[in-house]
Amino acid sequence: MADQTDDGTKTLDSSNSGESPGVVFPPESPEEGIPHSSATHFNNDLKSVLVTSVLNLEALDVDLYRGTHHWVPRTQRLFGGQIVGQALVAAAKSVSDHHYAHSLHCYFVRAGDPKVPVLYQVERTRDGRSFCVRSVKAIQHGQPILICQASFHMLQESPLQHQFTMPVVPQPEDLLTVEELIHQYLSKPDLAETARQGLNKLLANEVPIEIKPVNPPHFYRHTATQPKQLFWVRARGHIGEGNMKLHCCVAAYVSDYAFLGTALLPYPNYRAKFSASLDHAMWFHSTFRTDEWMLYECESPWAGGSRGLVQGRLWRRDGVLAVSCSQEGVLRVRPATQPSKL
Ligand SMILES: CC(C)(COP(=O)(O)OP(=O)(O)OC[C@H]1O[C@@H](n2cnc3c(N)ncnc32)[C@H](O)[C@@H]1OP(=O)(O)O)[C@@H](O)C(=O)NCCC(=O)NCCSC(=O)CC(=O)O
Repeated sequence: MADQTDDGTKTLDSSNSGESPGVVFPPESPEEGIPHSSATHFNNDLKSVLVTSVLNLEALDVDLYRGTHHWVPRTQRLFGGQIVGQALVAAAKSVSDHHYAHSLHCYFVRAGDPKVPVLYQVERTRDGRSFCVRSVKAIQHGQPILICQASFHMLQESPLQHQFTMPVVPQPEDLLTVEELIHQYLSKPDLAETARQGLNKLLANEVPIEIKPVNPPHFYRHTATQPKQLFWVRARGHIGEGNMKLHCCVAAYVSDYAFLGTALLPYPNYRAKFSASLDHAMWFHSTFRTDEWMLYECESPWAGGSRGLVQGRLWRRDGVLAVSCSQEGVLRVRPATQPSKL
């Protein structure tokens, strides 16, 4: 039988499936470790819903915007990447076309309520000759749910230039999407009915991101791995080149997806009963297109005290380091053998 854990992860009694019992079901929200992609009916020729809807804020007044939701995780708490992406859209509207986001630092201070829109209030903290700093408060029910500082810079050439080297991995054309991996599982004749139902629910999930894991996820995870994961990722649908501000906002959305789950990979014997990102920081290094495949390299150098730290690098497929990310999240767990209180 399927059993939903405290934070939305599913455990399965797979005694009829030929798999190990008590295993973890693939995550259905960004809170858990294995990334997955969404419904197969998305048409990649269409404009990305991230552009037409999620990041398309309504202007209410000077420096005041309203954002709505497209996809809400099963936790019924707003997706952190959506709030960061929308906050960056709001901040970017108040700077000139010559200023590009180079970094942002955010705290998620309250859970976002999916039943109401989010207001974004921008404060023009400083306008300098080359840098502009903005402070954005995301508000629901009169209270901040996110505070974000974003900084913008004019392009400035420099002889100082270096970067790490991109990991050597299979190209996205040689890998399967998460939906394709799920379909492979669904074709197994000995798959338990509950597992089949759970996998079908995952296929119906409309996350506007497409993912190809480099090391395909264990849909029945029962081995500890290093706290590292690599996956190719891109926005679903067309965005087009030219609007670097927009691609930074889409990268903010994408970068929070499955990120914190990296810290759970060494602990298959524990289930997250509460996990959420606490803060999120990003540094934008070069131009990139989020509607083209980018390699997301995620690792967790530390976990302790019911928190975990994750660091990530988004690479252009030509090897250029495009974005660096860092996040700490709260990770409250229980032994996998202990039943959920829900
Ligand atoms: C992290 C916070 C809950 C703050 O934690 P606090 O512990 O201070 O909050 P709180 O006191 O209201 O308690 C919240 C719940 O935790 C329980 N709780 C509190 N302290 C505890 C402790 N020491 N041990 C065990 N449980 C504890 C409370 O009983 C309550 O459960 P109960 O409610 O059962 O009574 C809050 O800052 C927050 O919600 N921030 C927003 C996080 C977020 O939404 N991030 C973006 C989404 S995550 C995402 O998108 C990406 C990702 O996660 O990967």
